[in-house]
Amino acid sequence: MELTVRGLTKSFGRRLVLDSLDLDFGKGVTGLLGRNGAGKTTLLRTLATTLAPDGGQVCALGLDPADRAQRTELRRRLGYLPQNPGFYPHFTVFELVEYVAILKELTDRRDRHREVRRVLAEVELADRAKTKVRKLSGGMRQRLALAQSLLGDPDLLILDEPTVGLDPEQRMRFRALVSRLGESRTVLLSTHQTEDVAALCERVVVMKGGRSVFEGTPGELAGAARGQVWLSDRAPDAARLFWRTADGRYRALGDRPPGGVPAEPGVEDGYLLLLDEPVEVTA
Ligand SMILES: Nc1ncnc2c1ncn2[C@@H]1O[C@H](COP(=O)(O)OP(=O)(O)OP(=O)(O)O)[C@@H](O)[C@H]1O
Repeated sequence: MELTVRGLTKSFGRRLVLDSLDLDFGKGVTGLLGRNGAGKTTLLRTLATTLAPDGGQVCALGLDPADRAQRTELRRRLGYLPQNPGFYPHFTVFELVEYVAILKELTDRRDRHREVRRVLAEVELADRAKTKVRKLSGGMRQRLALAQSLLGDPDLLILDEPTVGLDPEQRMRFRALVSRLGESRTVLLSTHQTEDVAALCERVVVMKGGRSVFEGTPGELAGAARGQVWLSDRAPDAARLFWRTADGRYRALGDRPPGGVPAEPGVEDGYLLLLDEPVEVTA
């Protein structure tokens, strides 16, 4: 395993945010799902070595981040896209990525510039190299954040909500890039987009209250909802969750509503059922 987590615990004040978490991640792309506050960012920050846990062990790329020398080595080999990257607004796109490259110890100027140009090209920002960060759109900033995480071709990529703010075309390009990266690396990304998980991730982990409540493939998460997804012409009342779809029928999760016919489950269905939140949405 490229990354193992055992008994990972973290509290903020009296709030237990990671509750003795055990996880294993191999090569490929793993998606992390969970509602707001489930602990996803806290887990990713811990794995990116920007936050020290209160207890438990992490082993990433064979390295123990609790050991100072191994932590430094791990930092050289990981790329991290934080949830709210703090950008210097007066830097240009090139300057900002170069700044991170300097922090990542890319000391040879020519090699560094080549690497900055490479990662900007990866996220299609090469033509914006001279633009000030403050003039970028939200989606461009997100791509800039992604670019800096790719510096040095890291073996472990940790991406916190990387698709926020991307338009559909950019999201597709992002998926293509990340799935290519995942062929030979470990990529861990958190998201609220179940479509991204279905389209991109080989594995999915669902977190709830600082614990993992599901680990498997997106197909297995969808499959867990089989027999609990229904289409019906009338608004159901017995089902735990339902919404009106574009064709006027109701899609219901949970017990079979009157007149309900079974529907093919998706990742989102499996996820919602796992969280087991009673909601009623009209779309
Ligand atoms: N530095 C901090 N100080 C105090 N509380 C914190 C801190 N960081 C996170 N928390 C709390 O820990 C809990 C988990 O937060 P975390 O950001 O890990 O969740 P998340 O699953 O990433 O949520 P979201 O989907 O909203 O990003 C939340 O209740 C949050 O308020």
